Amino acid sequence: MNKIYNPNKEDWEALLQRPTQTLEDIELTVNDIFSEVRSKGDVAVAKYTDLFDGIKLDNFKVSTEDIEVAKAAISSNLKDAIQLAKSNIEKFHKAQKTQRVEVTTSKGVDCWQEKRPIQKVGLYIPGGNAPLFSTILMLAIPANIAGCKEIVLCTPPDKNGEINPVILYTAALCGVDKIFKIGGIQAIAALTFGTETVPKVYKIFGPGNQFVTVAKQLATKFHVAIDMPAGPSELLVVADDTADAAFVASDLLSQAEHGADSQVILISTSEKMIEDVEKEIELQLEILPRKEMAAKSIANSKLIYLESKQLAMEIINEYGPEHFIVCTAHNDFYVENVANAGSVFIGNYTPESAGDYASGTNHTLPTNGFAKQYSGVNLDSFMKSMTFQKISEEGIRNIGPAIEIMAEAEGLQAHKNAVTLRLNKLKK
Ligand SMILES: NC(=O)c1ccc[n+]([C@@H]2O[C@H](COP(=O)([O-])OP(=O)(O)OC[C@H]3O[C@@H](n4cnc5c(N)ncnc54)[C@H](O)[C@@H]3O)[C@@H](O)[C@H]2O)c1
Ligand SMILES: N[C@H](CO)Cc1c[nH]c[nH+]1
Ligand SMILES: [Zn+2]
Repeated sequence: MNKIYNPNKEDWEALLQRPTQTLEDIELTVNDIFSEVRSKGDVAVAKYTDLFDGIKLDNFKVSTEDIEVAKAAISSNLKDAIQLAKSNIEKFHKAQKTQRVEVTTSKGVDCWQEKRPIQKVGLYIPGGNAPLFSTILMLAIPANIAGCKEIVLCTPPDKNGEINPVILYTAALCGVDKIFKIGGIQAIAALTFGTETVPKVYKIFGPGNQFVTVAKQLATKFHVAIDMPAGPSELLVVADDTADAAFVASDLLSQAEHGADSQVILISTSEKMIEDVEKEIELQLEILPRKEMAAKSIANSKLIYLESKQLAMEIINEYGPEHFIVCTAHNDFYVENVANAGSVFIGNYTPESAGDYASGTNHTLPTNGFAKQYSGVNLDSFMKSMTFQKISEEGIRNIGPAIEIMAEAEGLQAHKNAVTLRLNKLKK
């Protein structure tokens, strides 16, 4: 592993580079697939499904029978676990509902703001190297609470053209029945433009690998919104001597096993903790079934020693991790001063996996430093704020003259007239 001691600030940017490809690297591929899906629809989707997923499909829609078969294949243990997670995610996201905001700004001028659901949403559920059915809970639950009318789900097929039964079971449990066996760039293209079988949506949600993430970013050029760039998983842990090295190593490995392009970082003010965590990673990695993938990610990852908590905080905010675990004697300091992170996990008994599955928070989070400007998925992601206003005769008398003066000053006579005509009528 890369161990770095007291790096100079001018080296931080290079040190904090993510190991993923970016928009510039993948843009041309995405543009080609987008224009083909836009002009040829399902035929192009089938071509790229064959190319990238290795399966020829002439029907992408999952049937009701497939869903029924899947339901019967899930153990009751797993169903119970999913139910517990569902209940916590529902509780946390329902609590995010807000009241209408209503203000009389001037006498006779009533303004209010209300939230309305986005009517058509597309959910991308990753399935390349693991069937992330937990992501369905993270997206479909808030979509339902928000009241979205049309919910469409895309997820990649396996080499036999099948979808993992747990994905189908969880989708059905969350009331999603428009499920398409399409993954990667071609799925994002289908949701953006619509095809003969896949409906076009207004907003696309969900995490994915670097191809999916760049495709989502480029989809915004075509009148579709996205939740945020939610690419290869990341974790940054800050730990001092009060942390448990085995716990820290297990957390770092939990995100490293997502893929070779995931990145995990340990920041510590204790040289001993860095040594101990390194040893623990070696031990725990050895027995992981996804050892090869995790090892590649670990090779890109870093153990960084900094001499003060202030410097540690500065580098953490510079990095803007997707997930941030705090296990130190000064947890309050880090929690109060963190400016850039997707989701924060506090204390020795708060593993990141809890947020991935069952604590109730959302696991669809900004990666690649986008935590500096984006929030993770939440109830508001599925809604728009709309404003309303109702002005009485008294109200227009109160604010009309100011509007006339401002419109005149902008040289917009028609704007002024819209008020003047009304004021004149009230004078009669
Ligand atoms: N940020 C988050 O909130 C979050 C949450 C969950 C998962 N993740 C991340 O999601 C990712 C899931 O990745 P995955 O690969 O397992 O599944 P995926 O569904 O995101 O991607 C699989 C698809 O990628 C496409 N693809 C593969 N190689 C390609 C190539 N060379 N060119 C073009 N397209 C190609 C294929 O069409 C395939 O269907 C992981 O990186 C994981 O860390 C992130
Ligand atoms: N850690 C991922 C978010 O970056 C989410 C996930 C789903 N399943 C397991 N983990
Ligand atoms: Zn995870």
